[in-house]
Amino acid sequence: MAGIAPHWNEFETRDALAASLADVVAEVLRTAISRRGEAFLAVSGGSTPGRFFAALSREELDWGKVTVTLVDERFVPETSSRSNASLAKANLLQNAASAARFAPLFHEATTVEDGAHLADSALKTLPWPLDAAILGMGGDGHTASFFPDAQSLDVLLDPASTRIVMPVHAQTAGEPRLTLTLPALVNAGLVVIHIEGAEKRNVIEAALAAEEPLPIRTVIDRAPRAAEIYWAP
Ligand SMILES: O=C(O)C(O)[C@@H](O)[C@H](O)[C@H](O)COP(=O)(O)O
Repeated sequence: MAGIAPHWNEFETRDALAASLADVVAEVLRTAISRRGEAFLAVSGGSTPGRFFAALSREELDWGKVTVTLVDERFVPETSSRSNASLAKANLLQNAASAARFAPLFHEATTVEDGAHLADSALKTLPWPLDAAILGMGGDGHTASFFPDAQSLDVLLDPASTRIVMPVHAQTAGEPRLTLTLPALVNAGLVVIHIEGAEKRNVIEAALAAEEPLPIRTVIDRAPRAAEIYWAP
């Protein structure tokens, strides 16, 4: 199915992108706080969000009323250099944003399946829907932990899923992962795809043009509002 075409936001530099995206997300959080008394944000890990995290962490707003979670996580504790929780805490939950509440996806468990159940129950108590979901994208067209070679990708991408968090096994992912499901992500008030560099631009343009959708295309197509692509060279 072809969904609503995404909206492109292009910047000359990665710093300019980070500043603009931080302003937009801060405004979404302020609006949510004034409308419902709290705000709920999901962010990505990986190497791209660093500048955005630094800019957002300095935005003045009532961070004590904000809950931050992750769009996906590696099944590793926070002591691991691969932990997205540790990345978000070290870079986003700083400065003004240190007052925010953080809701992790990783929970100690023997298997990623058990860990996903624990995260699913914990996250069910949070104020859904998300006000904003900030996604990244890999060069293979994955977003969150929707890897093209993930086992049961159709279950992770099921628009009718009643799960919030699912375990992911994919050869290309490195370790097992935890991901928010498609409906948990695309029902966010604002869905952003933050990508940088010519290569990722080529990947997303090819995904939007192709008949056979990559996971990033499925997410864009299933979003009830136009996804916002933020890109800088
Ligand atoms: O934990 C992760 O790795 C992610 O959340 C993932 O979906 C990421 O956004 C992309 O892989 C892009 O990663 P880079 O920003 O490192 O290119």
